[in-house]
Amino acid sequence: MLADLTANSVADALARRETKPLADVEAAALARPPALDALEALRPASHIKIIAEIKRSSPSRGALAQIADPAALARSYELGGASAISVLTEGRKFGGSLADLEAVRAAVALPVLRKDFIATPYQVFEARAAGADLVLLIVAALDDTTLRELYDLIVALGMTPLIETHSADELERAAALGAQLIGVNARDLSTFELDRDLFGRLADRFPDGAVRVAESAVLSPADVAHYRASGADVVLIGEALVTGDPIANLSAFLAV
Ligand SMILES: O=C(O)c1ccccc1NCC(=O)[C@H](O)[C@H](O)COP(=O)(O)O
Repeated sequence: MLADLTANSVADALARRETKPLADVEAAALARPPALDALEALRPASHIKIIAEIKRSSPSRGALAQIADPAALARSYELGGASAISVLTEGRKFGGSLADLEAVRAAVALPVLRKDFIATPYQVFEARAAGADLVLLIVAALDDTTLRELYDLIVALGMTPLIETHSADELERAAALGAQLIGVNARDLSTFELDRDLFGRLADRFPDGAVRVAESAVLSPADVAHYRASGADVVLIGEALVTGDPIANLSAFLAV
C-alpha cells in the first residue's frame, strides 16, 4: 500500500510536470522568502508541542471532514496553540492539494509541513514553491541513496526534513542522515494497524539532540499524555482535530 501511495504521488507529480517544467518550479522555489525555522518552533520545551494536520480523508478511515477552507482551519490551529501545521497534499486518498498548502502558508505565521509521499526532487521543489518550511520523508518508502539525495535537497532549500520511521532499523537510517527532526508513526502504512506503544519502545534509540515526534493515533488527552510520558517532544495529530472542535481539542491536548 505504501508503495502504491508513493507510485501514485510520483505519477501525479509527473503529470503536473507536463505543464509546469522543473526549471519553472525550481525558479518559483528559489523566489520564495526563506523558509521558517521549524526546528526552533519545535524544539523541546517544558510542554508538549503539536503539529496540527489538515486531513480530509485517509485510506484507513475514509472521509473525515470536508474542510472547505483549509486556511481558516489553519488559523484556528494557530489560535489554539499549535507549533506547526501539517498539510496533506496527496489528492487521491487524502483529498489534499498544493493549493491547500499555499492557502495555509498565506494564512498563518507558523512553519508548514508538506505531508505527501515524496520520492523525487521535483516534489521537493514543489513544496518550497508552495511555501513549505518542512517536508516529510518516509524512510520505508525510499532507498538510502534517494533518502540522502532528497534530505540534502530539502536542507539546501532552507527547509527542515521530518524523517518518518516505524522500526529500529528505520530509526538507524534516519540517524545516519544526521536528521534532527525524527518521527515514529504509530500507523503501519501498509496494514494501517495502530500501535501507540511503538514510540515508547523506540524512544531511547533516537540520536542525541534529535527532536522526537510521535505521529498518529491521538484521539484523547490521555493519548498525548502517553506519548509525552514515553519521551515525545512533539505530537502530530490529524483525525482528532479535523473531526472535533480544533481549538477546544488543542487546548485539552496542550494541557496534559
Ligand atoms: O491516515 C492514514 O490512513 C494513512 C494511511 C497510509 C499512509 C499514511 C496515512 N496517514 C498519514 C499520517 O501519517 C497521518 O495523517 C498523521 O500521522 C496523523 O494521524 P492521525 O492523527 O491518526 O489522523
